[in-house]
Order: sequence, then structure tokens, then C-alpha cells
Amino acid sequence: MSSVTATGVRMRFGSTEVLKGLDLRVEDGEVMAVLGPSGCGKTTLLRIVAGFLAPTAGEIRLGEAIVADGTTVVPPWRRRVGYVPQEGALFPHLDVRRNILFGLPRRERTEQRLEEMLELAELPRELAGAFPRELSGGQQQRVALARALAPRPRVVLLDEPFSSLDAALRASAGREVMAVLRHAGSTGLLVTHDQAEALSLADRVAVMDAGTIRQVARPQELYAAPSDVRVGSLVGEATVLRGRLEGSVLRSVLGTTVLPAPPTTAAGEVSFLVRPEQVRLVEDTETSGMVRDVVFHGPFAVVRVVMVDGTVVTVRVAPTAVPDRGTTVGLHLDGVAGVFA
Ligand SMILES: Nc1ncnc2c1ncn2[C@@H]1O[C@H](COP(=O)(O)OP(=O)(O)OP(=O)(O)O)[C@@H](O)[C@H]1O
Repeated sequence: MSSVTATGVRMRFGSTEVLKGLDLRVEDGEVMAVLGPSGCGKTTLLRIVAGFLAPTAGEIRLGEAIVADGTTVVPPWRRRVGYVPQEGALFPHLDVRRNILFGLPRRERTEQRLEEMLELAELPRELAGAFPRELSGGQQQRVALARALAPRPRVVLLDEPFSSLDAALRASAGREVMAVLRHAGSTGLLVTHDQAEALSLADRVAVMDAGTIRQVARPQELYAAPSDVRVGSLVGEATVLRGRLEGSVLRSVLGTTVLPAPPTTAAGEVSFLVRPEQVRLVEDTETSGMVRDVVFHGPFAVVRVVMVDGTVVTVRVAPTAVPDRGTTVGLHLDGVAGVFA
């Protein structure tokens, strides 16, 4: 296994610079998710790490070995990197056995290796002769992962591997695939634009936007304390508000809130970020607004409230306490996810 280090990586397609001096380090044995909006350059980064593209500038290391810089480009087959692509991952005309053993030298295409991989991916032995069209979406993804892991890669790259699965299957396939990666002790780099997937599956999440990495942190830390407003909005739902901060007292359209400690990052006129679960609907308060819409999710509902100044605040409420549209509700702020200058 091996770490992955990208340093100052730039990639230009014609006149467009897609990666703009990107730095990222994935530790040995760690699963890192790269989370970012569509078109921010995630797939380009994976293809550079895999060796399908040579960066315009910068350096890629796998462990200590430089595999790409201004002069060196080690070809993909010499990098020992497994790749699980977005869609059409399996060869449709090959059965599971031949899909899994595909990347191995002929002498290593043994029944023993096949069985090891089926066991690792928790696939029943009977599926060895099945064709991809006969498998569920989740099973197909596990076969794709088994195929990527069979040649004992140093690093496994996963490009939105669950995006073609339906929502219920996506969550379970994600958990299963991560369990296989961890069991194999593989270093994993998972690219996704789905924040729930990134937060729930990875050891750490790198938030990417417009060709650079904006923050790398553990999921809880990233959600609770994003480094700026943009990161906070890319990771989970958030309302951005303006307020006035004096010491630890924050005044805004949501009233006066005393923060647990005075933020060191900002004072005076500030922007701050509020998660839907940090706002409570209360009966008696001077900070009221009108319910604009309600989306019921089963275990909770999301209510959007328009304040007097036109600000729209998103609030998460219990399924038993859902207000009607058009009613006036009071809001109480319990905490913030970040205060910024
Ligand atoms: N081979 C190429 N030639 C020209 N432009 C390219 C090429 N590959 C990617 N691009 C452009 O680079 C940008 C980033 O693409 P990339 O696929 O890396 O983004 P992404 O973050 O993976 O997006 P998505 O989540 O939609 O897959 C896009 O604007 C894309 O059109």
C-alpha cells in the first residue's frame, strides 16, 4: 500500500486551466473522499493519479516514488493503481471470473486468486460464472472493486462508483465497498459530488472547488467547522447570514446569540453559517418569520422560513412538529457552524 501526494498540480485543456496548483496528500491505508461540484476537476485529478493524463505542471508521488512531474510520466500499468470507473465498469461479454482476473498476468489467473477476491468482496462462489447483466447494481460494483484489487494495487481510485445506483442501494453498496477496501488495507481515493456519501464513507474529506482543494478534514470536523462560507455550503445544508459580533455575542435577524467562546477569526460585521438543526422553532420570541415551504422526509422535515428582512432560514424539525405553510413561527438559534470576516 502507499500514500498519494499531489503537489502543485496544474492541468490545462486548451485555454482552460482545470487544476490550478492542487495540493493533496492521502495517507497510507486511508480512504479519502474528494468532494466537489460537477466540473470542478475531480475526474481529471483521478486520471492524473492513475496515469491516463500527464499534468501540465506539478508532481504526483505514490509512496516515495515520483510517477509524474515535468519530465517523468510513469505509464498507468507500471503504477500499480486500481481504478473503479463511473459507469460501465465491467466487461459485459465476460463472466465474473474473467472480469475479476482480467488485469492479472496469465500465470496469476488462478482459481485460488479468484476465490480470494470473491471472498474479500463477499460475493458467493456461485456468481463466478454469471455475466454482469445477471447481477444487481451493488454486486456489479463489488465485482468492479474485486477486479481493481486483484492485481494488489498500491492505491485504489474510485470515480463516483455509486452514482448509477438508486438511493437505497447506493448507501449499502457504499458501506460494503468501503468495508472491502478497509479489509484489504488499501489506500483509497473516492471522488464524489454527493456530500452524504463523502461524509459517511471516508476517513477524511477533501473539498475541491474550481481546480483547488479548499479544506481537508475529518467528516465531523468539516461539517461542524468549515474553513469558509463556500466550503460550509458545499458540505451539508447551510444558511449564510450577516450579523454583528462583539466578543462572543452575535446579533442578527435571528436575535442575540451568545457563542460558547469568542471566535478568533472575525469580529464586527460578520457572515455566519447555520446548519438546519441549529435553529429551533419556538413560540414566544421577537425573531419571527413566515413558513414559506415544508419538505417532509419521514424521520424529519425541512422548513424554510422567510424573515422580516427577506432572509430565508432553513430549519430541521421533528416529524411531529411540522408547521403549516404561511404560518408565523419564532426562531431560536442554538449555535453556529462558523463565523467569518
Ligand atoms: N480531455 C478533455 N479535454 C478538454 N476538456 C476536458 C477534458 N477532460 C475534462 N475537461 C474539462 O475539465 C473540466 C473538469 O472536468 P472533470 O471531469 O475533471 O470534472 P468533475 O469534477 O469530475 O465533474 P463531474 O462530477 O461532472 O464528473 C470540465 O469543464 C471538462 O469539460
